[in-house]
Amino acid sequence: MQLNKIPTTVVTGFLGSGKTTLLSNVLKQAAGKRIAVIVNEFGELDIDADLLRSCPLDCDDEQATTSVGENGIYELANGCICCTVEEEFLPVMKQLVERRDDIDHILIETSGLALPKPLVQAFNWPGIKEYCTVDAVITVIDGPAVAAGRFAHDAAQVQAQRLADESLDHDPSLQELLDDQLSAADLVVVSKNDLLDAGERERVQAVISAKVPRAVKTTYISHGEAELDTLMGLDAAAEERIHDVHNHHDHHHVHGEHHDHAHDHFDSFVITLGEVDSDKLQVALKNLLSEFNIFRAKGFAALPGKPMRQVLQAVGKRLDVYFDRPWGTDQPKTQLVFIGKGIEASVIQTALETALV
Ligand SMILES: Nc1nc2c(ncn2[C@@H]2O[C@H](COP(=O)(O)OP(=O)(O)OP(=O)(O)O)[C@@H](O)[C@H]2O)c(=O)[nH]1
Repeated sequence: MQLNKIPTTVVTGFLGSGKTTLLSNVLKQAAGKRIAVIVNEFGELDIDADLLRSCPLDCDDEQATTSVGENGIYELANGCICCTVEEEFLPVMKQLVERRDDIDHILIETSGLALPKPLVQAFNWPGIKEYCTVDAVITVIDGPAVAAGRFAHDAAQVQAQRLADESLDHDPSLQELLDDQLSAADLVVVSKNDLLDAGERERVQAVISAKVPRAVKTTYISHGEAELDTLMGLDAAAEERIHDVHNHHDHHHVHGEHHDHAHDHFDSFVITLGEVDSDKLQVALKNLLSEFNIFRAKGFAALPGKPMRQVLQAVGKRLDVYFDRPWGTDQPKTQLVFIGKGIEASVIQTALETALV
């Protein structure tokens, strides 16, 4: 037992797999617990932190999780946590260690392109090891995407590209990323269960069973709804075994130096516009999703005469649109982050400008 160490849950998983949705549910359920949250985004906008922070429409402040400090959410934007462990992650962890008497649990959401291993290894560093332990690494898997063979398919594509282009020699495939995220898992969470039929669930299970030991449990969830007991208090002390976890990317890793990694081959940028017509924006966005290799797009739209902020979330070809909260004191603007391969900001900007009012 690690009675006097702060348990830390590391939530990993590919872009758009459902990590933020899960975290937001945990925070809603964990009323009264003092939880510090570290959110790492690959893109330059802190959209996840913003969504986690914003009070949902039915939010009852009295019930809200007791936050740590000002809002309890620490953002590590604009970089991948596994490559900035020393510069970004450790200073935040040291701040949390200083305030350990006020913290019951730490939750970390890694970027969708991050490898969990370097992060978990950091829990063996002096100054962290004495005070914190990794309660569990939770790997979130996008059920429909895995069922559709998206990761396997992309691996084949990358292989073909490799043959055509020497410069992509070290481009780790998405399948490798999935393998590496799964290899560190103490618990696998398959998200978007509501979108899976029985056959698809079987295909997902077959992929997982081939990659993780039988002792690692898998749970299927919809809309982030999972029992807290399933997610927290696993007491896995993952940092003690992390050296034994084999990763595709281990041979690239040089201690203290930036290593070759999936995100080196991804493009990411932010598009900012004024007020837009919601229907036109969605049409333009859907066209872009089918035309280009966009893995993830997310952000907010400002609609004329609407006090509410509209959230847009694209994962692969699927687009979710909803209102989350009034703009309040924020200046309404339309702003979306894009992550993909071979995509150009100017092309996307021009396409989205057709929605301007
Ligand atoms: N239908 C359905 N949609 C879901 C579920 N979980 C998440 N989503 C949607 O999937 C999209 C991505 O979810 P997020 O929770 O933002 O995913 P993420 O892993 O945090 O994404 P990144 O941080 O960008 O990597 C959003 O539009 C969610 O509403 C689910 O169980 N069912």
